Amino acid sequence: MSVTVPVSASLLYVDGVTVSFDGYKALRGLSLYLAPGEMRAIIGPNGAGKTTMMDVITGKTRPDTGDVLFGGRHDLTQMDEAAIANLGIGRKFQKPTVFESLSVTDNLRLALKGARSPGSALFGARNRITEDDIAAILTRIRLIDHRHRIAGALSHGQKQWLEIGMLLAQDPKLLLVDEPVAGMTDAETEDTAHLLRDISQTHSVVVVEHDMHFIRMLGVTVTCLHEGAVLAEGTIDEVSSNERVIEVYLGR
Ligand SMILES: Nc1ncnc2c1ncn2[C@@H]1O[C@H](COP(=O)(O)OP(=O)(O)OP(=O)(O)O)[C@@H](O)[C@H]1O
Repeated sequence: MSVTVPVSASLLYVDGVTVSFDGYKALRGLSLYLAPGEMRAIIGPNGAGKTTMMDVITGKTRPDTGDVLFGGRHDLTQMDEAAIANLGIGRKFQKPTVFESLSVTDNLRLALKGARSPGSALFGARNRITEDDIAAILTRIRLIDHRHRIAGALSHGQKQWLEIGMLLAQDPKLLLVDEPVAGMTDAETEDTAHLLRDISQTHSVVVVEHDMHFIRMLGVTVTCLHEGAVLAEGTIDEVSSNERVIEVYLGR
């Protein structure tokens, strides 16, 4: 289980969060503390509350009780989705939603539009998107050789990377990534683990996934949710050998 961590030491501080839908408690005192620069993997059975947790962080769902703070001072429970996105919390949903009829590069260009803010960590104070900015992201997401292709012609895995690139183009401080490797080939899954590890050098990341092989490749702290709260937290070896985790999740 988590130990209480001071707000000031957390980029994301989720403490004692409860969410009810028509009397059903989807989250029951969920606490999760993400350090600045950390990548965290979230696992857990269907209905454990993973999506609801992401919805609370992004302002889509308001908790009944509990604290959700970003950067030690922004109270996310009092902000709407747009304001939270503006703070630098970006979310990627499970299904890719790229613009299929546009080229890979034009998809990135669209995402970059309006993403420039003075003092942006990714681009400095420059306010013009350069070809170098786009090339750097294309290289990072492994699509530099596919930049002229129509996005609709990419493989499922490549579309997921493009969408991660579109998120990166907005230069969020924290990326929330929901089941990125669902439906990917083994090779794509491995590349995605490398990609997220690379991204975690410069951004904080929360990734929800069921694929334990992928989680192992990430090599980060794993939090297992169950019935709306943290069941176990630790290294992949600690969590996957936890008897309760085996009982409710891995052993099914
Ligand atoms: N809008 C809603 N109205 C009613 N019940 C909901 C709502 N959203 C989620 N729930 C319920 O809350 C519980 C937690 O759901 P949640 O989607 O957060 O779980 P999850 O861990 O993301 O599961 P999965 O792995 O299947 O995506 C489930 O029992 C779900 O049916």
